[in-house]
Amino acid sequence: MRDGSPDAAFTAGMYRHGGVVGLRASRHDLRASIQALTAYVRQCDASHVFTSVAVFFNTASPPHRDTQNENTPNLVLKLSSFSGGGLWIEDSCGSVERLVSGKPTLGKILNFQDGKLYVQAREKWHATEPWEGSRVVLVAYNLGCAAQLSADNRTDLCSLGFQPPRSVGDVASPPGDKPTILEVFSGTSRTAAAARRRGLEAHAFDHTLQPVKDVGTAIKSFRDAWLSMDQIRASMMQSVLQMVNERRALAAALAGAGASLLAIKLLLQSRPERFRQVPGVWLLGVLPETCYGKALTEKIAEWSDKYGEEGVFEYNLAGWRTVCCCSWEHAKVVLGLRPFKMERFSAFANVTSLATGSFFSEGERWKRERRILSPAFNAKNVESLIPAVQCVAEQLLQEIEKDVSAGKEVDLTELMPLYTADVICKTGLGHELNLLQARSPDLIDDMKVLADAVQTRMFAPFPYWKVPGLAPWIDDGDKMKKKFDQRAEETMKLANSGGKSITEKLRAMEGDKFTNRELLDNILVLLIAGTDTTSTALGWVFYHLSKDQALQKQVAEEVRSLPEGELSTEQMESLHMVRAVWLETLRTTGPAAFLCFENNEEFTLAGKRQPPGTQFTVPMQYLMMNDPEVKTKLGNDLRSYRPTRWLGPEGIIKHPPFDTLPFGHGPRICLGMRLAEYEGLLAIARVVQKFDFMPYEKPEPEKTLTFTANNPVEHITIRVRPRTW
Ligand code: HEM
Repeated sequence: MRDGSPDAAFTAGMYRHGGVVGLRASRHDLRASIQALTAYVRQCDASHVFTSVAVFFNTASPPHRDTQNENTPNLVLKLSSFSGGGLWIEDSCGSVERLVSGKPTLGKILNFQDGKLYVQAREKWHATEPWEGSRVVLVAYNLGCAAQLSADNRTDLCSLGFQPPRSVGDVASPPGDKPTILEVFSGTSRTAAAARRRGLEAHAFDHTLQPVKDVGTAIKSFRDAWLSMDQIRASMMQSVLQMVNERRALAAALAGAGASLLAIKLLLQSRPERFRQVPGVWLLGVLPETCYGKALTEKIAEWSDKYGEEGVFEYNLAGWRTVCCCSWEHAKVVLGLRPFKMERFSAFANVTSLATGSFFSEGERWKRERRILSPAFNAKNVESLIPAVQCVAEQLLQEIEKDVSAGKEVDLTELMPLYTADVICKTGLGHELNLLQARSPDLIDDMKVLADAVQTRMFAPFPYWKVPGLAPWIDDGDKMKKKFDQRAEETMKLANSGGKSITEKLRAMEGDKFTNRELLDNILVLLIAGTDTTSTALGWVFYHLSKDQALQKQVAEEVRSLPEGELSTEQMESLHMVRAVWLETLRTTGPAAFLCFENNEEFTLAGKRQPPGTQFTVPMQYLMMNDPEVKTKLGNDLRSYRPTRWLGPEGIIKHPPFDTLPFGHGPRICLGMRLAEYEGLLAIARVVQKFDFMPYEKPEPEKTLTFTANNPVEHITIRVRPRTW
């Protein structure tokens, strides 16, 4: 298949012509290429069952069904960059009509999410949607009758990397109860020997280290490979392979240290009572299926659907056994142990040199910080911050006005973080940085660098930042932390809020109060916790309002006669439609889709003993969109975006604790919740009062996970015009 050809395809693996089955001849000449394709499929979905792959270049398939297939879904993976190009699939509840054999048929559009989509190709009519750009896709599918292959062909199919149904091939079994130990660069292989003495399966590998030829290049290549958390999966494999192939002594030592630590960790883990497990690959578990970023929110939802019928299941993420409570029944047990018996995920301890302060603290230290900070966020004090927030909201309106006058689409993904960062600087530090006016993304970009460094250190296989001089090669965290401290000190000196800002109040406190260092650390936490979160939520609010014009009209009617000037919190509370939209957006695309914890005492969950040091995930978004208890309060259609579910005859029905679950639960619930709600509701009310968002006709933006969840991969940009009544 040549690049540029208008319509071409390449197929490999099993074929079936009527009752005749066999393997395609391409396996003889193109073995390595086929293995690369199948490896990519397994990397994207380790549990996908497939006997064949096809690569399509600019192929528009008319409506058809793949009747030769088994009853398992086809996985379609994007191999090139193009827009549109999803699949139409028949669905009697859908709203998109296509002609199937000349007959109008209802269906819906399946778009690529994180570069992939699944389709039930045997039962449902489906067809390619139009696209822009070069559309190259890889389809991994499962043909029926795979059991009819000869024994040799079955073995060959598996050795090419296909994953036929279980009974057909000798596919690697999913990890069982016993951990398997891999000791890489093992020297005298003591770890493996100790593991075997404990009755575990263990393998040791070693190779001779060559003298260091170019240490600088070695570190740099390691650093480059590490930098993007989005590519952690690829980076880990590449780094290890590169190290082994090129025999770079330092890099090899780093990988060896990491792998040995992982092995020791597995060895020392006490034996828990297990829940149903997500199948994963040897040692790394589900890591190849996801990267700690992009796909994790969706993966958790997918696994919850597939393995969570008991309301709890578990997965191994690179050596961390993680128990996911996908039902409120079990999630509330875990949340009920907070804050002292259930702490944040212990990997947070890796980042204390970059980020400390209330969000990252535990135990007595957290208790003291929360006690000092809490009064600054009580109802009275948030009321006193209203003039500052109003002032920033005015600036937001002016910036939108500028774009509208210039005939440009409004880029909400650009503007909203500038709005929320300006709010935190003005309310927190008492001085505005005017980021909105300057359209300056510097602070936001710096925060991303810091958040990246935090994530890199959290999941690093060994504490590289403790090795003198090594950290700056791998991340820019320390540099950024210094820059933030300097910026905060300078801004605080310029404070002109007349004592109303959070830092001025904290400084004026009597009795036990923060030292200057603690103050700086906690200000940084407010910036990190308060910027991306509220801005992500606001971006989705305006997306929904422009998607659903009738909803926007209802909101507009509600805010139409709002007076000029400051709006009190009671005035905001009376805006029921605005609040319903805010609650519904946080429920479906909130910035905190899940939280990770770790217990420090043994306890029993769903009748099973959980030893200390177990990781737990509470997927708030999944619970809010699926849980039976949530359904009894918010309706059965939890997967739809329907703000009116929050409305009753008297106004908003809160349905505690679900109205605040996107902010966490219990004593550690988000400290900035009141401020976030005020600035969020105010932005919605004022912007809709003044501007009309035109219908959004592009595909729904894909979502990723940075420090927060549901961040749109591509900016949400919308055409806006002044509102006329
Ligand atoms: C829509 C906006 C926001 C959402 C959805 C959100 C959500 C959350 C969540 C889920 C937590 C973790 C709770 C837990 O561990 O149980 C949290 C903690 C926190 N948030 Fe927010 N947040 C938002 C905005 C803000 C803002 C504007 C600020 C600051 C002004 C802020 C400051 C904090 C702090 C300091 C913590 C740590 C609390 C502690 O551990 O004691 N957040 N937030």
